[in-house]
Amino acid sequence: MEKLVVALPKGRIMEEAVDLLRQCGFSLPKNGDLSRKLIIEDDESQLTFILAKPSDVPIYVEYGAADLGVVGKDVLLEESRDVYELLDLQIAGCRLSVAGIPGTQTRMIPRIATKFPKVAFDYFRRQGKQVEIIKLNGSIEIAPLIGLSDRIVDIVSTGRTLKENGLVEMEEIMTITSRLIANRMSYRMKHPMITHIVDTLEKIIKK
Ligand SMILES: Nc1ncnc2c1ncn2[C@@H]1O[C@H](COP(=O)(O)OP(=O)(O)OP(=O)(O)O)[C@@H](O)[C@H]1O
Ligand SMILES: O=P(O)(O)OC[C@H]1O[C@H](OP(=O)(O)OP(=O)(O)O)[C@H](O)[C@@H]1O
Repeated sequence: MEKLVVALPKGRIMEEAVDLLRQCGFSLPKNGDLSRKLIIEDDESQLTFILAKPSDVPIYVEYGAADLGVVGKDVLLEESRDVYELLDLQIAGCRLSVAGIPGTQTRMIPRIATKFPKVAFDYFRRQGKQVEIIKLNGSIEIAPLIGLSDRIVDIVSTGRTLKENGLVEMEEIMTITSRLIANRMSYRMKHPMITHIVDTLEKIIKK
């Protein structure tokens, strides 16, 4: 039987992704046992799971180090890697939004702090707005509070982080869910196995 490598993102998406894959019949340890081991073999199905940093998943898949991957649409758009997007897994739902301090004006050329510079830049360009993007790596909500930026573009889920920092959501850019992606070559060479996985996942998602 052919072997297949699947890259899973550590962190928020993992629990739901593992749950979905276990429903498909793959043998993955319970989430609590997944914290340290980075490579997991499922001998029965000939699948190898690698646990990667979320933003690295599309890189493993593009280079063919992994045949398949699970990744948030936000990361997929930001990384813009040459991979196939096969399926919306409908897990880890959230949205990408513009937020700021209510009632505040922006500079003539608004400063936008974000972990997603490409997606943010594209969004404002589509609206014909010139902005200055400041790339940060986390705790984005701090930026407007200390005057680093006028607005932020960030993930919102429960809205708690915004609320606790006195910020409000001003525009929703897009809703986000996790996607199944494939390496282009693997998709051709391992087509029967990949379509079988996609079909099985689709049935479970539709339930
Ligand atoms: N509340 C949320 N905040 C951030 N990401 C969320 C949220 N809810 C769902 N997601 C999804 O989970 C992914 C982020 O997962 P996680 O927060 O574990 O990684 P991260 O901290 O962004 O990654 P890294 O370790 O690379 O900094 C996002 O790409 C998004 O698709
Ligand atoms: O709407 P909420 O449910 O509050 O979730 C949104 C928050 O979660 C994420 O941050 P994360 O916890 O990943 O930390 P980070 O700021 O280091 O990215 C995101 O960047 C928001 O700050």
